[in-house]
Amino acid sequence: MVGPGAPIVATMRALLTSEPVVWSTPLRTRFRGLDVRDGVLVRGDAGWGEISPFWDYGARESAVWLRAGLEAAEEGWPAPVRTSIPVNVTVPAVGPEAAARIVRSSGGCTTAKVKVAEPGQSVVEEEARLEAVRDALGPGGRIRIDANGAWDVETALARLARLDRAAGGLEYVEQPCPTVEELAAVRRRTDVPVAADESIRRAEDPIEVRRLAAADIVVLKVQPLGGVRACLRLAERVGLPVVVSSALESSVGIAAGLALAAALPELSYACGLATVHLLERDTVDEPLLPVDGAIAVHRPEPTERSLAAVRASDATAARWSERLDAMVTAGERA
Ligand SMILES: O=C(O)CCC(=O)C1=CC=C[C@@H](O)[C@@H]1C(=O)O
Ligand SMILES: [Mg+2]
Repeated sequence: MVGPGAPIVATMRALLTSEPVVWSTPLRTRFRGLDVRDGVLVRGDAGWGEISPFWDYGARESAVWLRAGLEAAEEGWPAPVRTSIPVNVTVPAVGPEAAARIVRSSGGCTTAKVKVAEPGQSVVEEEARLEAVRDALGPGGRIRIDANGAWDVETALARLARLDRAAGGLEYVEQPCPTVEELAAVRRRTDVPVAADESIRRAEDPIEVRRLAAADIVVLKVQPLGGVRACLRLAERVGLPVVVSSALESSVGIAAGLALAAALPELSYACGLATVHLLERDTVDEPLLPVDGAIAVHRPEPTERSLAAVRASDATAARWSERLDAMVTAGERA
C-alpha cells in the first residue's frame, strides 16, 4: 500500500483546519456487519471530498482513503469519456422476499450483486436468495455473487456449482477465497469467471493478481486505493476488465466512483455504485441513485440543509477528529 506523499501531507493539514463535516446515518439493512455508516466530508477548491474508512481499518490503511478525499476536494478528477454508468443492484444477505423487493425497486438495474457466505447462513438460504433474485430480474438479467474471501478452495468449488445452478448462471464470483493463490486455484477449476476485490484493495502488491492469473476481472474502489488517478494507473498496470465499486459511501464518495468509471478507457461491466439506497439518509439532497439501471455522471453538492440532516453527534465527531489526526500522522510516516 502506498501512503500519501509529502506535498499531500501539507494540504491535509491545511484542509483539516477548515472544519471537516462529520456525518452519520443508520443503514436500512445490516451490511458488512454494519448498522451505521459515518465519515467526514472536506471541502476544497475543487469541491467536496469524502473520507470514510471503516472503523476496523487502522490509521495507516485509512491514510490512503484520506488521500482520495483530498484529491476530490483539491484537484478534482480527469475528464470523463462517458456520461452514464450502468450499475448493479447490491443485494445484502437477506431472505428471498426482501431480496426480490430490493431488485424490483432498484431503479431498473438488470445486473444484481448478491452477498453470500454470511456467517451463520446455510447454502440453502443462499440458493433461495439467488432463485428469488433470478425471478425478479428475469432470464435476461445478470447475477454476480460476492463471498468476501470466506471460502477455502474446495468449499468455493462446491458452492459455485450449486449457486450457479440456483442463479440460472453466474456472471462472476467476487473474491471467493482470501488469498491470491486460492483465487488462481479456483479459477483453474471452474467456468465461473473470478473477480478480485480484497486481493486488490487490501494487498501489498495488487499486480500479483495478474502475475498469478488469479482473476478475470478486478474490482476497484476509489477510497481504499487512494483516489481516481491512482485507480486509473492501477487499471492500466493490471490490464484486466474493471468493475468500479463503492465502499458504501454517501453520494459525495459515490461521485468519485462515478468519476473513475467515467474516465476508464473501457468499461464493459455494470459497476457496484448503486449503494446509497442502503443508507437511511444521505449527505446531499438528490442522492446518486440509478434510473433505468444507470447513474448519470455528475457531482451533487451538499447543502446546509442536507448536511444538517446527517450531522453526527458530538461524540462521533470527536472520535473522527482523533482518527483524522492519526491518519495524517500515519500518512506523514508512510
Ligand atoms: O459492489 C457492490 O455492489 C457494492 C459495494 C460492496 O459490495 C461493498 C462495499 C463496501 C465493502 C464491501 O464489504 C463490499 C464488497 O466487498 O464489495
Ligand atoms: Mg467485494
